[in-house]
Amino acid sequence: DNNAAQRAAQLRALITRYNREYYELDEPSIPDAEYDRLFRELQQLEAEHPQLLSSESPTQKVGSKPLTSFRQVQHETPMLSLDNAFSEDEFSTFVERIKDRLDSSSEIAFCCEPKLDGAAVSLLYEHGVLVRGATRGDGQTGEDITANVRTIRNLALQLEGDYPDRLEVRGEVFMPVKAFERYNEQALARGEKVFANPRNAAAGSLRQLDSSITAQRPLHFYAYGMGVVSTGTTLADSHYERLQQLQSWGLPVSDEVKRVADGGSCHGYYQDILSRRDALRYEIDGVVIKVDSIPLQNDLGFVSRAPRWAIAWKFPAQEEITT
Ligand SMILES: NC(=O)n1nc(-c2ccco2)nc1N
Repeated sequence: DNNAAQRAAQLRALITRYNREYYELDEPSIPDAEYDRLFRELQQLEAEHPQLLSSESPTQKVGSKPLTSFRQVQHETPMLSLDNAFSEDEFSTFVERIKDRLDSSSEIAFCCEPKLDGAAVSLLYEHGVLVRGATRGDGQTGEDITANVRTIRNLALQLEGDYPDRLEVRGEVFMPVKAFERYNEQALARGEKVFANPRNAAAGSLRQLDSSITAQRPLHFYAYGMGVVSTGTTLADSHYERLQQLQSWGLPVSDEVKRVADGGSCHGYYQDILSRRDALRYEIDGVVIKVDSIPLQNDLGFVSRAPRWAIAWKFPAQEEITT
């Protein structure tokens, strides 16, 4: 409505002025906490009134003054950690336990995914616009990294197709191996900090208070699930088909995701991905095997913070190549 538009225009002008002061003078005219408050007020206004969102807004521009702390985000449904299997036997036990609990003698379909070794994030889209990004944090409370997730190279800022009014996407932010090696070479040449591995590089880049630094980092994202979705949206009752729905709305999903008819076929998937591990563009530390049926997932539920319906089947640690 009109006074929201007026307030947004006023905030854009103020923040633009403070950005210029920050980059040109070294004594900004307002305290950091005041700048943070104004910046977040504008972010909130734009989230509530997407028609106010313009690519010219300082919330969209990378060159905004860094925040001094992250705001907290309460995840509406917890972001889960995964139980691990380290051997074929442990994986088979996982499958048997599921069959026992579901008291089902019939075969159970599984969705098999590479286990990306990056940083888990939650992305919130409202009316198809990316309005918030958050880290996993402790599963319940994460950090608001909205300005940073906007800089992810392959991420849609605007959804397409018949997306829900409100959609939370969960997935992994990662730095592709080649980009990681290139980044480290340049950082070394500049005498700057190098990262030990792509996972640290992704997590460290996402938790920058200055999003213009994040924007210089080659980050990618693959979706692997949904969080809250507005009611009235027709979602498939298969996890694999939900990932296809996310793709149809413009969100990136790994092309290594496969659906298999039974637990026995997961072994073949594990061996196939393990055999091609070094040829993948991104680092993985195993595969994630999920019961494909959403109703069965709901029947199985979670144990404290890990789902009973999914397991991370880890690869042996790669022997470190000492350079
Ligand atoms: N790291 C990763 O690639 N993950 N993590 C999950 C996950 C975590 C909790 C539920 O699903 N799925 C995939 N592909």
